[in-house]
Amino acid sequence: MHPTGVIEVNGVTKRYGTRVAVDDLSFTVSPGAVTGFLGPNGAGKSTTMRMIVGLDRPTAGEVLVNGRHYAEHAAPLREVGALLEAKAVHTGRSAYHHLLAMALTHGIPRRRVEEVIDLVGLQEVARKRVGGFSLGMGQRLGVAAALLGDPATLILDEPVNGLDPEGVRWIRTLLRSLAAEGRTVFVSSHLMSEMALTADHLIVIGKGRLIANASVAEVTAIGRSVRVRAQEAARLRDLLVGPDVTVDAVEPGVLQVNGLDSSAIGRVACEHSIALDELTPITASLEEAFMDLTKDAVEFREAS
Ligand SMILES: Nc1ncnc2c1ncn2[C@@H]1O[C@H](COP(=O)(O)OP(=O)(O)OP(=O)(O)O)[C@@H](O)[C@H]1O
Repeated sequence: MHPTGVIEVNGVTKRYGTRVAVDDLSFTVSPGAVTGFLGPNGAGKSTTMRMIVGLDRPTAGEVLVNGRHYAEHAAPLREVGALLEAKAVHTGRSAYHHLLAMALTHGIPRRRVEEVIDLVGLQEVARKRVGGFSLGMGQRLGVAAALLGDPATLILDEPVNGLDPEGVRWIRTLLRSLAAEGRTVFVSSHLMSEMALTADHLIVIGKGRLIANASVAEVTAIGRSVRVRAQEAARLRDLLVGPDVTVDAVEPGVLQVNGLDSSAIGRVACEHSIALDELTPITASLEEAFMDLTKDAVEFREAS
């Protein structure tokens, strides 16, 4: 039976000298779902993932997997499988021998090596030297290594990097089936559109801080607004504005409303006898919703 596999990040800060890579970050990743870890470049995703698997030590706070620090697990590969940045693999070895060496040093049976090679689709090239592998084949090998110990928790840093469209579909299906088996699947990306197709839940960070911790549906709803056209736009605007509602006058007689749906706007207009000429829900693209969320947290901007 798999242990529960829950990941807890509790008030974690990581400083490199004076640079704060992760800033008082807290969240929990639950089993049975794919949790996407999103943020612009430099947001602190890789640093957080390295701390989960004990490759980096938090300056403050703690990271627990199954209630313990990674290093305290008797057989870490069997509890947590990780694909971190494209790792340097001994290039003269074949994929099979690379995985076999890992298996033998961790008490994992030889037949599991064959199993994971099949699972990631590397059968044809398993006996070839890893040095000749494409980036995509290297990623598949990294996923095979992460799965070797049949762990309850999987942590994958940008696994779609270097994969072709067929490879991207493959990893999406694989992650979903691993989650359906009850495992914890925590996967980072800087692409909202990819995560929206793969993940159930999203943790969004920027500049090392938590920006959102919500379902995919909730995050994508952030970008929704309604376009309203009315002769009495100014009067309607005053009636609609509220603590959670913003109204922008985008052109004379046209408002863009965030925080109310079209039926709520229609009711307010009706109650005050304001005739509407247009009432159009607008759904921003996922990338727009993401940009909107992280706009204040992008570390590097191109000089204008
Ligand atoms: N070993 C290190 N020494 C100094 N600074 C570091 C180190 N590792 C990361 N950083 C800095 O910490 C911040 C967070 O980096 P991190 O790699 O965790 O971000 P990321 O969200 O994974 O970004 P990317 O998608 O570009 O990999 C960056 O500003 C980075 O320059």
